[in-house]
Amino acid sequence: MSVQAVVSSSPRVMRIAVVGVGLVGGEFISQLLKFPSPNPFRIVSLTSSKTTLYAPDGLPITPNDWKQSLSQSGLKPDLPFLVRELSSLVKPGQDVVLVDNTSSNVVAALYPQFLKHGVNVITPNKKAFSVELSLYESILSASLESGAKFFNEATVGAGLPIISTLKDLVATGDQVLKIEGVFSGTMSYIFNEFSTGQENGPSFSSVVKVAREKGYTEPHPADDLNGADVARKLTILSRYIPSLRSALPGGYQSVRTKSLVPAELEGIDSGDEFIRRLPEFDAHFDKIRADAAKENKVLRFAGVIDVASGTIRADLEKYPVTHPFATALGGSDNIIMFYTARYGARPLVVQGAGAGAAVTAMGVMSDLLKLV
Ligand SMILES: NC(=O)C1=CN([C@@H]2O[C@H](COP(=O)(O)OP(=O)(O)OC[C@H]3O[C@@H](n4cnc5c(N)ncnc54)[C@H](OP(=O)(O)O)[C@@H]3O)[C@@H](O)[C@H]2O)C=CC1
Ligand SMILES: N[C@@H](CC=O)C(=O)O
Ligand code: NA
Repeated sequence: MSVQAVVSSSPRVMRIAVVGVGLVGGEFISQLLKFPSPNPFRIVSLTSSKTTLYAPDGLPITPNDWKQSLSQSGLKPDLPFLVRELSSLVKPGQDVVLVDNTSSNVVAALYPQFLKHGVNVITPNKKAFSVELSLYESILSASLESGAKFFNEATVGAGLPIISTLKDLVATGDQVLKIEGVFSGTMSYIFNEFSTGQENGPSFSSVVKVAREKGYTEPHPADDLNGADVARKLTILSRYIPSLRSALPGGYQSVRTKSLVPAELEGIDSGDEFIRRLPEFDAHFDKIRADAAKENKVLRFAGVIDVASGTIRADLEKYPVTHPFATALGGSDNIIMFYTARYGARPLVVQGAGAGAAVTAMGVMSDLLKLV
């Protein structure tokens, strides 16, 4: 059945408020406005960190003019107003969705309020699901209370079906033994380019700069290089595994990770300044690349959740040049291997681009279609 067929059999209109209109948000808005006719989606609000627009029956915007309309709105963002207004739109037969395309803790902390009032939440923002367990539990209970749904597929592996696969494995009674792989599109791109088994190659700082230009990094690239982004993803996944659900009550900061951020650059708030100073440390990365190459190995940043031992960790590892992490990955590829009782020694593997605006927005869009 085509997407169009699903939509034509379902004439319900869905009202959508989009908070965060950057790389992912902008691409998502574009995919939404270009959705095949009859388009069931009405964008009722757009919000950046500086301005907002709101019209309960849908904003009169097109793919060509929404940016200008938003920048000229003259209205300041007001999240409590958005909670109240969206809640008032929820009625039987009228679905309302908050799509959070920010990386903001402030927006994430409001999910329980939206959900409690019946507003569905869809997001690629990892924050709510990777900090203290108490916020995650409030999200679950608010969703149960009102019946509003939340989906977060794009928080791990962007558009790749990672969370849905894990949920299906658990829900059908399989026993997850281990999840292992390369979970960061940025780290994957960096090391696929930087470490190919040769002693020499492009400088570390130059590949980090390109990863940022391609839209793979977090708003601040240090959040990728310090291992926090991978730690957040491992936290999110571990909470779907029953025996590990409460393993990280304080969140991602308890995950053992390797930081690649030079001590001298820690605490630099500006991403631009961070990128400008990174070349000062290229010699250090040249040496670890050359050391690996002398052993006929490449560098890859990998993570693991080992259920039996309760180990959840990520590190920069060396792999033989013949290993699949060396031969099968390219670009921003993630590779995630699910070892389970049913799949035995040969894991269920999901692989593909794990970062970038188009694939991430597709993950958000696919969550929206789950609601339709
Ligand atoms: N890029 C990728 O490949 C992937 C990204 N993600 C996640 O998607 C999210 C967005 O990433 P990306 O688009 O790259 O980031 P950007 O920095 O490009 O966009 C972030 C947007 O959020 C807005 N924003 C920040 N804080 C607030 C706030 N308090 N209220 C309203 N708006 C706010 C910013 O506003 P302004 O424009 O005014 O600055 C900006 O529009 C992040 O959570 C990221 O982790 C997930 C998977 C992959
Ligand atoms: N910065 C992240 C984006 C997706 O989550 C990554 O590089 O994987
Ligand atoms: Na995903």
